[in-house]
Amino acid sequence: MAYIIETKNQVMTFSINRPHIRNAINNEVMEGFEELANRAREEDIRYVVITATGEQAFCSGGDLSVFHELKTEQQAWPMLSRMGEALYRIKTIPVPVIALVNGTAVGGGCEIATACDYRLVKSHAKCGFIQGTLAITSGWGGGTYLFETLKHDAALKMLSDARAYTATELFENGWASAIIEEDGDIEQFLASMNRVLPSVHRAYKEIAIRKWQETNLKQRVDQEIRECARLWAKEAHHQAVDRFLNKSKK
Ligand SMILES: CC[C@@H](C(=O)O)C(=O)SCCNC(=O)CCNC(=O)[C@H](O)C(C)(C)COP(=O)(O)OP(=O)(O)OC[C@H]1O[C@@H](n2cnc3c(N)ncnc32)[C@H](O)[C@@H]1OP(=O)(O)O
Repeated sequence: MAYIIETKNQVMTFSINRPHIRNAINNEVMEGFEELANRAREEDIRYVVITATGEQAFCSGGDLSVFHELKTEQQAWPMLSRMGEALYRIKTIPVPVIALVNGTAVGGGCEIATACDYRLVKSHAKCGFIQGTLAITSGWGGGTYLFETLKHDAALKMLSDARAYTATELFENGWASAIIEEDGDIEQFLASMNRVLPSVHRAYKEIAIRKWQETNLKQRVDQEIRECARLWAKEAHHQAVDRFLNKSKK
């Protein structure tokens, strides 16, 4: 299975389970995110945690070996907007959503973590919006979410730098909520959250969701996805992906 969903003590944990390919997202994982978005609304839970199997990677973005087949804007848009829709539904889950960033998060992987309310980042993890090196922008809504999350200049810099930041840099620019060393640190984080009732957490999350609705977050995400699909079709993007896939084969 490319993903695992487990619920324990009212914490629903979603793990991307493709460590051999650095937890890249294929259609099955997207299906998993859609399932998560539904179940988190239907079941009686307090928190959602998104993480991945292994120590090396949280997520390396879209599975380029699969999505490289998409050549035109018309072909890229359905994939980008499907994941964009799933991530928006995850962002608006009515309980706190926590990314446990267990390792490298790049490209779409960084977008997934940015859609969450909190990011607990392992000290060895490096994370970045590297899409610029592929001649595209973020395409799942993560750029829009980053401007909601960081100060304007820090967000613009992180997107334009197109490189992986260290955990320390991520804490300094405000992306990482905390740097953690051990898996057990998440328990401590949740224990501190448990000091207030679930109804209080839900009420605060509703305030954030109302703000996102009133500021047309979804429409802004759709515009980001449109622009990414347009750039996706350019030769510079296809050449950059070819370079990555051919380097991997050597
Ligand atoms: C499509 C949506 C779009 C968006 O909207 O944001 C994106 O996500 S674009 C960004 C796509 N992602 C990338 O460009 C990242 C590609 N991966 C890497 O840069 C590196 O793999 C890594 C994540 C920094 C990890 O490096 P390292 O630990 O040195 O591992 P390897 O590079 O040797 O990878 C191991 C293995 O996994 C394959 N791999 C890794 N990432 C992907 C991926 N995104 N898609 C497909 N395959 C991937 C890599 O090819 C290696 O395979 P083998 O050589 O066969 O072992």
